[in-house]
Amino acid sequence: MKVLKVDHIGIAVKNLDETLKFYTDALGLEVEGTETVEEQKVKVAFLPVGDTEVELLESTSPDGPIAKFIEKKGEGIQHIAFKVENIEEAIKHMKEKGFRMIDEKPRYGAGGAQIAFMHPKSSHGVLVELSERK
Ligand SMILES: C[C@@H](C(=O)O)C(=O)SCCNC(=O)CCNC(=O)[C@H](O)C(C)(C)COP(=O)(O)OP(=O)(O)OC[C@H]1O[C@@H](n2cnc3c(N)ncnc32)[C@H](O)[C@@H]1OP(=O)(O)O
Ligand SMILES: [Co+2]
Repeated sequence: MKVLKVDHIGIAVKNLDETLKFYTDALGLEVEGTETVEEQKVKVAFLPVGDTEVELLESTSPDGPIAKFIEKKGEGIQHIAFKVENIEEAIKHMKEKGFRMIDEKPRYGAGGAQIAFMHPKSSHGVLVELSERK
């Protein structure tokens, strides 16, 4: 399996519009697109930075993973996403090596990516998203 780049850094925020003031007005980044991903109970905004992106995530439900993360840890970096060449192969590779996948099958990711999360207990405290995007 091959990691091609850091696809994006996922940041949990309470309020997307409030947060954008910092990322656009102060940092000068631009919003490439926004999308609601029902399956993950999130509304996301993508802001490209060079060859990678910042993904801002606001929860659409109090029982979603982003709402739970903010409740326990507060706003901040929630995951890092690595772009892989082949998601099925990457999942198989991780399982064979004994690493714990949250998703054993690819799920829908923003922009039509195919994604799979690894358990942070298995990846030394970091929630890792594997992502294949054409
Ligand atoms: C739209 C899409 C895209 O890019 O296309 C996205 O990114 S969606 C992004 C949002 N979606 C997701 O995050 C989906 C995958 N996430 C999940 O399934 C969940 O959030 C888990 C990661 C399994 C955590 O679930 P839950 O909060 O119920 O479990 P928990 O609180 O018992 O956590 C178990 C242990 O993991 C730790 N833990 C929880 N969330 C963590 C995180 N983000 N980073 C690092 N560690 C984390 C907790 O502190 C705890 O450790 P201790 O036991 O030491 O206290
Ligand atoms: Co993500």
